[in-house]
Amino acid sequence: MMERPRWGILGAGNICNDFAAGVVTAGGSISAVGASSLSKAQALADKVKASRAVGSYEELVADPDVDVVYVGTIHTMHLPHARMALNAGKHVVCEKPLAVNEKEAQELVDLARAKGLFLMEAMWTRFFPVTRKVQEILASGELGAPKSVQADFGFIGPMEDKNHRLWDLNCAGGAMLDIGIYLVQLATMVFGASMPSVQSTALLTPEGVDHEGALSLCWSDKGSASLLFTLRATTPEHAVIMCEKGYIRLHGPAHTPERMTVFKSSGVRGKFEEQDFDFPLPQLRPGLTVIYPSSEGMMYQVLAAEKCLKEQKLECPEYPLEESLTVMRIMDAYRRQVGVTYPSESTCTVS
Ligand SMILES: NC(=O)C1=CN([C@@H]2O[C@H](COP(=O)(O)OP(=O)(O)OC[C@H]3O[C@@H](n4cnc5c(N)ncnc54)[C@H](OP(=O)(O)O)[C@@H]3O)[C@@H](O)[C@H]2O)C=CC1
Ligand SMILES: O=C1OC[C@@H](O)[C@H](O)[C@H]1O
Repeated sequence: MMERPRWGILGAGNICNDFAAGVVTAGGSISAVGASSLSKAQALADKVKASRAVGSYEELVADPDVDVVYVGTIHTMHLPHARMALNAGKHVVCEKPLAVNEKEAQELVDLARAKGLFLMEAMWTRFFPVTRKVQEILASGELGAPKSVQADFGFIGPMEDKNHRLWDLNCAGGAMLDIGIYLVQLATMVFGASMPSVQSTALLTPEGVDHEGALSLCWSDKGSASLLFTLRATTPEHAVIMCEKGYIRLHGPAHTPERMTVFKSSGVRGKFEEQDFDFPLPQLRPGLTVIYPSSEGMMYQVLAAEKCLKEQKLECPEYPLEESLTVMRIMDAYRRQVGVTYPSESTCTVS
């Protein structure tokens, strides 16, 4: 049995910094950082006190001291980099989205299963204590069945940097794959991983990237979700899960939730008993810093992945691969409806 897996960090960009800080904060061990250049890898390795740095992804995945590779590169690189790591016999935790479309994601799932290796999409929201509390309350039935989800996620994208990955079709940029995915996974968490009906609208940049989108999802036997994601407005990032006997409000930022309020119907329409739940973010180990807001919470995901590896699981029960695939299928349907295609996709990849 693997006591603590040894991590390899593939990439040395922003989220790799934050994930590596999460490993260190969780008390884990990083054997190596591998990036497109040795100097980039070395800078991150020094910061998080990794044992070594290597100047190519191939060297990283070949490292015998690496048990599990964290893939933190841009969306279009997830398939080749995760595939490379799996083919080298490493377990993989891959940043969201698992790949650019369902076909690519399925390839990774099939490969991991064929090789008997662990694969998980790094949907870190799932591992926050607030998210776990929401699931506990929904499962208890105290609010009755969930019927509707309303959620938003929006910030002003990096307007000053026209070459940023978020605006670049070649990097599979856009609002849906970057942030809309958090809202979709909230809906599938509540209603399950069967495929809903999908109705979409979006605003596209002249280059064809979705800088705002809205989704209406309907699981005919269960409920519906109304989701807004945007790179052109600052939104509260609230989420509300409405049930038969009350509702749960996830206070913003709901993709990294620290606070929720449960409103239980008092029996009189419009009157509720309220209960707050607070789970403040963990503190980083001294000397570490993170780049994205709330990335202190990355530690929860590291611990969840390590627990799976210790228990020799091949996927994470809190975010199973079938759910990653359904989320991908919903995002594919959205892109088909609003007319967003990435150049990396052949004409038939978005089925
Ligand atoms: N969980 C979360 O909260 C967040 C998740 N993410 C996810 O993390 C991933 C990376 O995002 P982020 O860290 O912000 O991105 P960065 O641009 O900071 O880093 C991406 C890395 O990808 C590699 N890369 C390859 N080609 C390119 C290219 N054309 N442009 C830029 N980078 C390239 C580089 O690797 P190298 O270092 O080897 O040169 C680079 O460091 C995405 O999947 C994103 O969705 C992002 C932000 C927050
Ligand atoms: O995953 C993410 O969450 C936070 C956002 O700021 C970032 O753009 C995105 O990639």
